[in-house]
Amino acid sequence: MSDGQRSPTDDGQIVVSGLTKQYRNVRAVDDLSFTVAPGRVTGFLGPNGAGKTTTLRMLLNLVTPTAGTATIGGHRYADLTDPLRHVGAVLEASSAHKGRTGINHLKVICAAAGLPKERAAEALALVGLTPAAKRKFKGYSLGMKQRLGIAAAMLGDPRVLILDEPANGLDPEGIRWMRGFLKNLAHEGRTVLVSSHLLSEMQLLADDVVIIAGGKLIRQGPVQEVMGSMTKGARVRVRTPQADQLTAALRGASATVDVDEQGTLLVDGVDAPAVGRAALAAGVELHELSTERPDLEGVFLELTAGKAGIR
Ligand SMILES: Nc1ncnc2c1ncn2[C@@H]1O[C@H](COP(=O)(O)OP(=O)(O)OP(=O)(O)O)[C@@H](O)[C@H]1O
Repeated sequence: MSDGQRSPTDDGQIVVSGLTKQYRNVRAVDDLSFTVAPGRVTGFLGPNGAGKTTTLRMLLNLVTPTAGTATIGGHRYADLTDPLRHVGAVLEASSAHKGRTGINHLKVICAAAGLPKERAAEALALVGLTPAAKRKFKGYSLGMKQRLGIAAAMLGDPRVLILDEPANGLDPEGIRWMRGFLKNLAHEGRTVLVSSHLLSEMQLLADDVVIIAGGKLIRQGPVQEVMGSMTKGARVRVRTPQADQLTAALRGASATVDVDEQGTLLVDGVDAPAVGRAALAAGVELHELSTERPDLEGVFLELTAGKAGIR
């Protein structure tokens, strides 16, 4: 699709502002604000019941907010004249008429949305399902159903993709494929918002993260920045046969030194080059000197601890 068909203000940015959803006695989403930039994969993270699905459903006009707004390229989803050409969404494993072939399933969607039926074969090719085009949906594996769901989302060549837990139930090969596919969409300049509780996966996939718990924003920013902003930042691992000497030297340089069961020193408060210099100055032999960074899992648990409640 040519960009000429899109409004010039449609940069594909998602803006969530003061978004709130109150169910009878559950505040599923609570005054949530964040932005999602085009050209990047944004991981939308939170423990079970954090409010991720409710937020995505509000973005897509499937749930009415109690308060606040959510816009995509400056427009509410409900105001988009041709939504499938702007936003592709995969909310759960694709469901389709069991006896219908993959290609026919997509053709039906094209017909309903006023898209050219040639898009069906193109979208199937995009997700690598061409060989299974004429197989019936009931014979599709979970991975193939996920791909078909993505193909359906891609029919309108949308600038914005919103996916709720797309890696759920996929095998490692399927997850690797999904990662490459979504990264590629972002490289093309599209906005890709992916919810997940698979933190390790987000570390490999996402450029930015939005972390929520108990319906509230906990943190947002580039993955590296969010990780780097943690109080428990990087620490230095050191192995040396002269542990006591090095510990004394480092404590003199106001570092904090712990020792693990293997006798490895774990140093906080100074970086690896500083540890190396302190060792050299003290004439201490080093067998290992490395920097240990907290992974997203640790960061996430620390950030959301106690905030999730029982939902
Ligand atoms: N239709 C509804 N009526 C009442 N409560 C709801 C409804 N939908 C969601 N909730 C509640 O809102 C909260 C947020 O749910 P939501 O599904 O958005 O979280 P989530 O982060 O997507 O969780 P998960 O990872 O488990 O899917 C939960 O406490 C849930 O029980």
